[in-house]
Amino acid sequence: MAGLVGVVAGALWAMLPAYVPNNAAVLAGGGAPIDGGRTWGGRRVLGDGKTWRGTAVGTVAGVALAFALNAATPVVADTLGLAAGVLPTFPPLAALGLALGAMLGDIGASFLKRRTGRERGASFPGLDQLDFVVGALAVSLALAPDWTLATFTPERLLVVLVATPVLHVVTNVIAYLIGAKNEPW
Ligand SMILES: CC(C)=CCC/C(C)=C/CC/C(C)=C/CC/C(C)=C/COC[C@@H](COP(=O)(O)O)OC/C=C(\C)CC/C=C(\C)CC/C=C(\C)CCC=C(C)C
Ligand SMILES: Nc1ccn([C@@H]2O[C@H](COP(=O)(O)OP(=O)(O)OP(=O)(O)O)[C@@H](O)[C@H]2O)c(=O)n1
Ligand SMILES: [Mg+2]
Repeated sequence: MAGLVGVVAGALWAMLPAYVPNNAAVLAGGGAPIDGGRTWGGRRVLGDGKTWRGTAVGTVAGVALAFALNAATPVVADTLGLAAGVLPTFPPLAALGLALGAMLGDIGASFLKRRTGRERGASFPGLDQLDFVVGALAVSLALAPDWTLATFTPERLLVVLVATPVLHVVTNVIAYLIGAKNEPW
């Protein structure tokens, strides 16, 4: 049981710098779209929902959170009764990879949504819930391969793949209820 708690805590802790960029982008988004209004095949390349400001603020928020988590690790581990090493710490390149990768995964999903005829804000079940996970892990793997392979063990990856869609649904409903998003997904 203690082992399961450690795996779940370690997996969610490792993903926090990839989770928070999306929340920050929603709160800070707006302004110039990344695609500059350009179209491809009669549809926007990305759409107005992917902006420079949202992407930049989201990335900075994720990196800043990773550094804050590094400082907080001993206190949180002690409070939760977790052994040293259960909660990972983030080297700078891993922090950047998770945060920037989460944003790029979300942007890649918008590109795919436009290519498949979905307007801005339309849902794409499955892709919406995991786009930023795939992006975060891919860019983290590219920038900090040893850390990524050591941190995202098969057990933690399983927790991430199961827990993230649940967290995504819950946070998006919260965002809709507080008026931060126009759609609850
Ligand atoms: C415990 C459960 C089941 C749920 C708790 C989730 C919760 C209360 C989160 C609050 C997050 C928050 C700051 C919401 C504010 C509203 C807002 C602006 C939401 C915008 O969300 C956008 C959405 C992305 O949308 P998109 O894909 O359409 O672009 O965000 C996706 C975010 C996530 C999938 C992750 C969100 C979860 C967290 C930030 C926190 C999760 C924390 C833990 C599970 C605790 C970890 C702690 C330890 C010790 C391991
Ligand atoms: N890189 C990003 C990601 C998000 N946002 C902001 O966060 C909101 C919600 O994000 P998301 O749900 O990912 O975008 P959608 O508007 O649903 O657009 P899409 O259909 O392309 O996903 C966006 O409308 C936008 O205001 C942003 O500015 N820049
Ligand atoms: Mg969306």
